[in-house]
Amino acid sequence: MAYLELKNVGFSYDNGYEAVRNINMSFELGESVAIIGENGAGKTTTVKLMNRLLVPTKGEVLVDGKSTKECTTAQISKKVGYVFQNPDDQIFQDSIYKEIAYGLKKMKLSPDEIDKKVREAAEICDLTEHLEDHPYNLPYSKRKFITIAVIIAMDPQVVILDEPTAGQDRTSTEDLKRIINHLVEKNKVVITITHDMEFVVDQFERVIVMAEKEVRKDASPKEIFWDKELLELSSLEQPYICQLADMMGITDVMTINDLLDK
Ligand SMILES: Nc1ncnc2c1ncn2[C@@H]1O[C@H](COP(=O)(O)OP(=O)(O)OP(=O)(O)O)[C@@H](O)[C@H]1O
Repeated sequence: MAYLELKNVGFSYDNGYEAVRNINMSFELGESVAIIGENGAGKTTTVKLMNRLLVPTKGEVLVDGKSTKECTTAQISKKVGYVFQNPDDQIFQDSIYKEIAYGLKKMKLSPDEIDKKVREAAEICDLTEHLEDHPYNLPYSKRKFITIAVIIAMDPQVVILDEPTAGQDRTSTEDLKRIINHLVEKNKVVITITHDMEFVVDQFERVIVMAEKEVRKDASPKEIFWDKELLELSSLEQPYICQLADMMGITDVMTINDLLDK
């Protein structure tokens, strides 16, 4: 059974603007999925519906078999963790240790348990040596990892990352891939919104394309990035390796090795 399921979900903001409609998606434990689509397609609205920051105005979202309408946001956030696009929307403590510990304290864990979880999450996110630092002493790219550590420490079954590679260099992007692999190995669902097509190809086996408030396609990277009609209609570009192959008149290539084999 899917751990997280969106069934015919629609959502309109208070001003009446319909941001998403007729969304159907389901996610099994242990899978990592990218959600892509042009600005305003409805990606962030969709993931906020997953962790009950928003409640559907049509249809329902089921987490572990239960509708989010029947739960509180605090109950859902223990199961579905959302790392905001901008870390500065999330960070408010004066040390990284306190920032990671904050949610754990709210969960009423013992000081020893809190300490253990803070240190484990910091280790995974390569922050151990910075635990006593003020978050704003670290650059923006590193602050993103603080917010990831906050969510990892709370150990939800679903981790949602909103634009994790934005503002990151190659080394940090490799760190992100390592963290996602770690979470998947621990049987978590990792859902990542991204505009970084190279990252999608390198990291994900399943990709959901959203456009104009709806899901356009849910398939493998190869099925997505060689569907030129879909890309055109969704204002998306092929990753560089596909563009290169295309210029050479070769199709269905996803990696440099695929290209060399043709
Ligand atoms: N609080 C709000 N009130 C009204 N409309 C909103 C609100 N938040 C978002 N919207 C609108 O809903 C639509 C979908 O926004 P959303 O942030 O879900 O898109 P997105 O695909 O994540 O875009 P991006 O890639 O730019 O982050 C946009 O047109 C946006 O302006």
